[in-house]
Amino acid sequence: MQLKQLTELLLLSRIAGNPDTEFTGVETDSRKVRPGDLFICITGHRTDGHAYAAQAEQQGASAIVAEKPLQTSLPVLYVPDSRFAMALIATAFYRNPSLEMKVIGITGTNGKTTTTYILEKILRDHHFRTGLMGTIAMKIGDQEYEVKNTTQEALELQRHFREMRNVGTDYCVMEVSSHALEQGRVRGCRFRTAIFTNLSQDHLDYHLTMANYKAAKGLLFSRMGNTFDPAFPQFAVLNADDPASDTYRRHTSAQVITYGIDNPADVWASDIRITAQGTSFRMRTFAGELDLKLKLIGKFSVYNVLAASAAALAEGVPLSRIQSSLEEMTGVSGRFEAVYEGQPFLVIVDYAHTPDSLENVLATIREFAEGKVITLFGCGGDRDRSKRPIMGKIAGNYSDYVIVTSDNPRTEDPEAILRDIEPGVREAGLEPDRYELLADRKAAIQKAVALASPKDVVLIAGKGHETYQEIGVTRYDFDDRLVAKNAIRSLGH
Ligand SMILES: CC(=O)N[C@H]1[C@@H](OP(=O)(O)OP(=O)(O)OC[C@H]2O[C@@H](n3ccc(=O)[nH]c3=O)[C@H](O)[C@@H]2O)O[C@H](CO)[C@@H](O)[C@@H]1O[C@H](C)C(=O)N[C@@H](C)C(=O)N[C@H](CCC(=O)O)C(=O)O
Ligand SMILES: Nc1ncnc2c1ncn2[C@@H]1O[C@H](COP(=O)(O)OP(=O)(O)OP(=O)(O)O)[C@@H](O)[C@H]1O
Ligand SMILES: N[C@H](CCC[C@H](N)C(=O)O)C(=O)O
Ligand SMILES: [Mg+2]
Repeated sequence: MQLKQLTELLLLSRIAGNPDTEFTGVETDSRKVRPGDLFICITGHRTDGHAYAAQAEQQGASAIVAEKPLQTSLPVLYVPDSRFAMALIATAFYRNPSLEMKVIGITGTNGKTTTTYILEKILRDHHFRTGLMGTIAMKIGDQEYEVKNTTQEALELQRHFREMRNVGTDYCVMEVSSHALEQGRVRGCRFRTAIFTNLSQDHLDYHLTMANYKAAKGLLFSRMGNTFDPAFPQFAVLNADDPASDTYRRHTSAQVITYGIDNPADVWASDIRITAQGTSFRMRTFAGELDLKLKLIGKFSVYNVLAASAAALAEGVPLSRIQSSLEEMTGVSGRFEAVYEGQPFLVIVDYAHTPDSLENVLATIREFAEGKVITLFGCGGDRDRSKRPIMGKIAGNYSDYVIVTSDNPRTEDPEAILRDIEPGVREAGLEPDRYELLADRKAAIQKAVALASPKDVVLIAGKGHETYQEIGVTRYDFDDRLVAKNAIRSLGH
């Protein structure tokens, strides 16, 4: 591609240098620049990409995109907004791959990853070729890749969409985080369907207010369906039990399909029964009704199943196929995952790291727990601090014993995070004989299983599938499931 082709795309851009300059790749990280690349300088939250233009030049970049004046001998395309330009350039460079498939985006505070996996399974079982992007991993064809972010930057996103198309992907099911929407990571991406799971408190460190956070999620819906293409209907799948859906419904031109439990909806669940083994319920849909027996556990799982089913029905997947896929589904890594080493009590590892998810998981456990409920959790450092005492109170309200421990403390003092959580536990009425603060997560897990008696339930919350713990700026190997297994074994069960 030539630099001058970009000026045709970006009205207010201006070239300093040779407009015929060719580039053969696009990169935003100077460390990854290869000869011939176009390096785009992004003004970031931690550092400024403009400071790395010289490194990009040394590594053989052929041209640069910048939003601030630069001293360089390379040709520069000056643009008003580098991030915006990056999304547009990436989309053009990879030849608009989202137009060649059906991308289904899932947003909401909790349940995105789980809903993504459920929907991907339904579509794959129906013989569509699927790709997936989200917190745990990215899947392209049969290959699975590690990811840094839940939703990738526009440049990586477009590159990976193209790779998906290269292996014939029909559907990409992806999580769309509020950070991604706010930063425009999905600009240039055409969605077939947007799914909303729910809205509750999280990420106030970034969005500052719930109104901003709600508005960020709303961008997924407001950017959809504004032109009607009969060959490409677009759908917004909204949670009828979450008040934010009213706003999103008004902001989208896509066809709305609702799902819910407490309010009437197009895809609706009733007669829900929850046990430690699974959940059964009746699902009524615009395409018929069925009775489901799931291995997934909890009312929150029913919501995820309804959302995925609504999106699958919109794609014409028959109900009978949806039923078999759902009933086979065993669960998602680190989401309500049981750890069993022959012990006479239950140990559950779950990714609940928000007040709402912790409450849902604990309410579910309370539905079937026959013995005590022992909860171990913490809160991530360098993240929303205001959720800490709230989560402490929830843990206190639902548990017989609480161990407050470290999650990923990152650059914060681990003990200080624990002290932020403690007032919530106290507010729930727990005295020091019913809770403790123990920053070392491994010791805390050992303590939690040692305290358990037959029929008790131990919940290890917050880190789910994560295989590391981030302390300071270092990531140490750490997997709640392995640590719990070893702890149970050492008890001699
Ligand atoms: C606050 C935030 O969202 N930061 C994201 C953002 O980073 P940034 O733009 O601020 O980048 P920066 O580190 O300041 O660097 C600026 C520029 O300099 C470049 N650079 C930097 C160093 C260098 O040596 N050379 C160089 O060229 C960088 O490549 C970048 O282009 O853009 C990066 C690329 O997309 C992201 O990886 C990064 O996510 C960080 C790691 C992060 O922790 N993000 C979290 C908060 C997040 O986004 N979470 C959501 C999920 C939340 C949820 O679902 O619960 C997510 O989608 O992952
Ligand atoms: N529909 C739901 N409503 C409320 N809580 C849920 C729901 N689904 C899952 N959860 C809880 O939230 C936790 C995280 O679920 P999941 O990973 O699917 O969410 P996510 O939205 O992808 O999270 P993240 O923002 O970290 O990517 C689960 O371990 C469970 O405790
Ligand atoms: N996507 C979420 C994950 C949080 C997981 C939790 N274990 C933590 O580290 O806070 C975030 O980046 O805020
Ligand atoms: Mg996720």
